[in-house]
Order: sequence, then C-alpha cells, then structure tokens
Amino acid sequence: MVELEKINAETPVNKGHLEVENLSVSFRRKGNTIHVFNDINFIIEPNEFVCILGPSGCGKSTVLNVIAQFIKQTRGYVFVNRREVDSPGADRGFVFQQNSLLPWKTVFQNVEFGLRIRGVQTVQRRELVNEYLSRVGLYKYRSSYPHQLSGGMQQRASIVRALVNFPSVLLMDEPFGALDAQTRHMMQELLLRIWNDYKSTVIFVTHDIEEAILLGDRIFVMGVNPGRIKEKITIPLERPRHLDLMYSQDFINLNRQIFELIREETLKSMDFNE
Ligand SMILES: Nc1ncnc2c1ncn2[C@@H]1O[C@H](COP(=O)(O)OP(=O)(O)OP(=O)(O)O)[C@@H](O)[C@H]1O
Repeated sequence: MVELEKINAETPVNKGHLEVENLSVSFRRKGNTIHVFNDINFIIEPNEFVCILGPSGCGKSTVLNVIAQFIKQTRGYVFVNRREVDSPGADRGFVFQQNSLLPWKTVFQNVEFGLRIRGVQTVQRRELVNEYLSRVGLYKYRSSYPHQLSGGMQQRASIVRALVNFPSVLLMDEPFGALDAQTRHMMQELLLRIWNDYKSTVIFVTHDIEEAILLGDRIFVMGVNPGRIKEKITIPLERPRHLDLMYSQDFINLNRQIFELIREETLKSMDFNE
C-alpha cells in the first residue's frame, strides 16, 4: 500500500476525531421556521464507523451536510481533529447517493481530481490512483467514462475518489441506496474490506437496518419532533465481518431492537389527521 508519507507533508491524516456540539439547524419555509434538529451532540473516535438511521425527514442528510459545511448550522459547532470547521475542506470526504462523477472526465481523471488540485506530483498521483482503482477492481476501467460504467462501478469510483485524498472523516449519504440488492451486498463487503485496510473514520447514513448493523461500530438512531439522536447503540459484533453474519442470532436480535426504535419514530412522524 502507498504510505501516507509518500504523498506530501500537507496530506491530511485519515484517522479523524470528530466532535459535534449543540448542533441545531432551522430553515425558513413559507414564513415559518422549521427546526430540523436541536442540540445534537456526539464524539466519533478516530477509525470509528458510525451509521445513522432514522425515519425519512429526521435530518440524517442535514447532519452530514453540516459536518461537510455544505449547509451552515443555525447554532453549535463542528470540530475535526479538535479544530472548528466553518467551510468545506479536503479533511472531509463526501460520497453521495447518486453518482456524482464528472461525466466529461475518465474514471482515472475523476479519482485524481482532488490530488491534482492539492498539487500532488504526477508520478505520486498516478501511483496512488492506480493502486486505489486496483483495490476496487476498476483499474482496467480507468480510461472509461462514467456513463460506460454500471451503478455499482460508479459508486466504487466515487468511494475511491473520496478515499484517495485521505480524508480525516468520510461522510457517506446512502451511497448504496440506488443499487439493486445483489450489487448492494457486494458493495457492503467491498466497503468493509477497504475500510479494514484504510481505517478512515466514517459516518454512513442509511435506511437499511441490516446494512447499518453489518457496517457500524455504533449506530445513531435519530428521532423526530424534535429531530434529535434518540439512541446511540454499540454493535458488539466481532470484525472482520461478512454477509453471513446476518443469519446469526445476535444480528437478528439487534435488527429487531432497532426496527422497533425506528418504527416508533416513524409512526410519530406520520400525522394521520392531516
Ligand atoms: N434547504 C432546505 N430548506 C428547507 N428545508 C430543508 C432544507 N434541507 C432540508 N430541509 C428539511 O429538513 C428536513 C430534514 O431533511 P433531511 O434530508 O436531512 O432528512 P433525512 O432524514 O436525510 O431524510 P431522507 O431519509 O428522506 O433522506 C426535511 O423536512 C427537509 O424538508
């Protein structure tokens, strides 16, 4: 594997400490103030993999977007490696649900884009990008354009495009949400493998409870009215993990416990009298 020191002295460290303090977000809509969530607090340790689950509209994506600083919080603070962040930065990588690759660039050019902007030398760039592409089985597609790839391949390219910059924190917003079940399972195994090698700190938003249990060290279950973190659950399943873990009794019990938590919140979020 290419070592961190080989990149350059400015390369961020990919083991980020993330702290969110009293984070609140409100929007103005049609003259009313919508409070998405109030006073969210958490600390995520370096190398930790945290999944966020919760009913639709509880603010999962907004939490990620505020950490990335694509959206500004109304109150509160975000600290990465104990430094407050107030704008987007390379220390926070983002993987979106839909392929967000630049359509006019090849896979290689898409993945190297951030490194090029940061001024990483051509030889180092090539070495690093090729290595990452090989790790996810995309080396032979490096000269292809995004539209020539399947959805799963596009998401693999999006993940390595984020990881190649050694983000302190990798923010993933339902990255497998648009994929079919088989491809999704393959991507989950692949992500477990890559994460095991690179050990980035990850926050992963999903609607899929099984996906969250399979991937996460901890799961934050968000609630509604008001938006908040209802529970932080530690997943006591050993690593490395594989898909067949889903058939174990521990997995099934966790699934049931979390399903009930989310069901309660989903019912709360539905106003049948409307
Ligand atoms: N720019 C905005 N202006 C006004 N309201 C917004 C804006 N962005 C998000 N919201 C509102 O904030 C709430 C939370 O949205 P968000 O997308 O974070 O929820 P979510 O839990 O990720 O939902 P889903 O699971 O459906 O993706 C929603 O009610 C949404 O309509």
